[in-house]
Amino acid sequence: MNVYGLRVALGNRVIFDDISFTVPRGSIVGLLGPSGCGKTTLLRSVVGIQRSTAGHVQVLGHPAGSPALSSRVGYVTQAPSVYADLTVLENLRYFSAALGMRGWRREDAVVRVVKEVDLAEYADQPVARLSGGQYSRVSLAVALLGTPDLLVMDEPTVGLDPLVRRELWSVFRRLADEGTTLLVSSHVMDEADRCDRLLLMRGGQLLASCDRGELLAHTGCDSVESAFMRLVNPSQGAPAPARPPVAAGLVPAPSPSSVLVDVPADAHASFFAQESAR
Ligand SMILES: Nc1ncnc2c1ncn2[C@@H]1O[C@H](COP(=O)(O)OP(=O)(O)OP(=O)(O)O)[C@@H](O)[C@H]1O
Repeated sequence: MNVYGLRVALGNRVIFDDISFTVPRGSIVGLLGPSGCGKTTLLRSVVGIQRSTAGHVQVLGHPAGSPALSSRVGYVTQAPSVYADLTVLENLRYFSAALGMRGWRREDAVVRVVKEVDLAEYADQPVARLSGGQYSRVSLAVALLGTPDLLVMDEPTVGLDPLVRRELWSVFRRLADEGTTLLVSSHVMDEADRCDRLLLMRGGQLLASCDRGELLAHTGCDSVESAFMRLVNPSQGAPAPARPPVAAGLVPAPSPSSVLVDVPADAHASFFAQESAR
């Protein structure tokens, strides 16, 4: 997946401008940043439901939102998207029918996703009676019905206790190991440790798009949280970067100097060529 030069304005307010990054297939990419920085707007752009004023988003070789992507991209929104008065199975049967599934194919999909999110023992429970973590897993199961290649999740662990968060992350890891690409937003920095790659955002600006290890090496910090603070305010607290961005194989964006983005300078020219090679 490639995003190049993306700009979104809502009303007369620019939410972000000139955002570029790449998401490799089969990885877990964490989109991290404080509340209000633009994470949901960016995820909506990737899913193809957010109008942009400039730039491109290519997903699995197609422009974001293309009909060809309808069953290949799953989206778990922040707000609950399942019916509380229906059981887990009833919800899954309803949403699989909405996806156009019929007969044995539909039942197969329902049974598969119930297993994938470990909800078999709650299958006949009304969703309203489930815990927060189980509720989140029902939303995840709905998004998995179409066997998506890319799963986009907006703060799927918000409000959950640490044990339940850990369980959900093990489901995410299993999906990635099976080849699904996951783009997961969070404002909890410690969730960064569970991701293969990170997109760090603040105030509509992409501060970093790189591996966790690259981020720590570049900033000379021992946690993503302190690395984030270092990028936000380079003159405070943390030691000087361990090595310059160029030595780390990273191309710094022009401003501010702390930005760490690995989109090549000729990304625009090679944008479609790169995507078609994926
Ligand atoms: N329809 C709108 N019109 C104008 N501004 C908006 C609109 N919707 C969202 N915003 C603003 O856009 C900014 C980014 O919002 P967004 O929901 O993308 O942030 P976020 O990082 O996902 O936040 P959170 O973590 O709280 O969900 C916020 O400052 C928000 O107030």
